[in-house]
Amino acid sequence: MSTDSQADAGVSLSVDPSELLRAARRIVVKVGSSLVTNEGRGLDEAAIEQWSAQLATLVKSGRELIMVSSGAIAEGMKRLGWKTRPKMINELQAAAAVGQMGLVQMYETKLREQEVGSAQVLLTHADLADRERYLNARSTLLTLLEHGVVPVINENDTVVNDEIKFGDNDTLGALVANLVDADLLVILTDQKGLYSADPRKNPNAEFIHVARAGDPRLEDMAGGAGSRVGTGGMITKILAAKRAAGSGASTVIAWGREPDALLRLSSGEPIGTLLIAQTPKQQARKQWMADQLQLRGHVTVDEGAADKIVAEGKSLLPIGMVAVSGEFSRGDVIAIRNAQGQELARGLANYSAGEARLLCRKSTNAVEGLLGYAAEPEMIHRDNLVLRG
Ligand SMILES: Nc1ncnc2c1ncn2[C@@H]1O[C@H](COP(=O)(O)OP(=O)(O)O)[C@@H](O)[C@H]1O
Ligand SMILES: N[C@@H](CCC(=O)OP(=O)(O)O)C(=O)O
Repeated sequence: MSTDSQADAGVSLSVDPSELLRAARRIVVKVGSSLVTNEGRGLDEAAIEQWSAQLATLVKSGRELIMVSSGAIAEGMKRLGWKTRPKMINELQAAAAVGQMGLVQMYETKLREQEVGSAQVLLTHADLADRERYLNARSTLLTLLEHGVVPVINENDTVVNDEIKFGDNDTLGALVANLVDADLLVILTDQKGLYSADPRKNPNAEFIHVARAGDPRLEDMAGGAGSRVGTGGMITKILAAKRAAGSGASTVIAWGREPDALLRLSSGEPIGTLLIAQTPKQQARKQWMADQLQLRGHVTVDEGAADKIVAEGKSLLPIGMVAVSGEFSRGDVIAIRNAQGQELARGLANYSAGEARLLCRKSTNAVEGLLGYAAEPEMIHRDNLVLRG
């Protein structure tokens, strides 16, 4: 890793950091409670306006941006007049419900002033662990991005308890980066980035400019939250970077008050700490697919579809399916086989086995008539498909 005073010769970071930053098209930005709420004093309108203006500029330049914003509990506490953070989970949930109103209202107003649409998305751990809901969340977010809308995401605090919540939005940011195959996760916080020790406790701590995401030495450097309102501290950011790297996304940890941080990062300026993912995106997604639960079934395709999938990297459309085997639900991993029974690919099914049987040999525009609704035109989208062999 590379610090202010020394470059670690044992680590080779094969990528050019500026190039990596400039090339990032799909970016998840996470901002922490202490920044969003001015250390609990109330929503920082000027800061949200600044970030929104930068998000808008980046969207208009053709990039896709997702905001994961904390601050609901801190803002709710302020609105309810609570001076200390309650211990009871139901009170935290109530505060989050109150605060979330103000939070999204502020983002909506600031992004609209920039003529950019926004959408509120509240997620829980269970949503991303459930295969069908995972696919639905992915599909919704990708559709929003396609339309140039900025999703503003927070944890759905109302329905979670201690056992099943993400607990901190750094983890949520990483899971969202995994969900949408983001290129970059930017975690904005109240420090300039990662130091070799908590700078609030150790004034001699050295700044880390760049390192490998997942380097275990980083975990020893990171301590817990330093502020009254933040929850995760640096350790959850380090672990988030490791998780994001699982789908090939690199992570930047930077100071949220750094002027034009998002714009400068996108133009390749190395601000903050860059934690570089070691596995390229495509390969990481293949690994992810390979790690999924056992196959739930398979579809047999005709020669034309087999060709499109294998030679041209296209999606599987219902018209190319000739038979369906097994019982599976939307979101399950299934195999695609040719008429000789050879497995060509694996992917996430957009339709259940029962639905797929009805769709065999049917054109995409017949889907709605046959099922009464249409989720997607493809049986398996090419982004959710990995070739075998
Ligand atoms: N090695 C470290 N480098 C930088 N900050 C650290 C480190 N270890 C612990 N911290 C603390 O983590 C805090 C940021 O985390 P947190 O308070 O959860 O912020 P946020 O609300 O942005 O998630 C910093 O203010 C700092 O005190
Ligand atoms: N959902 C909670 C998130 C709390 C949280 O993780 O905060 P932080 O550690 O500041 O990112 C909220 O909005 O208050």
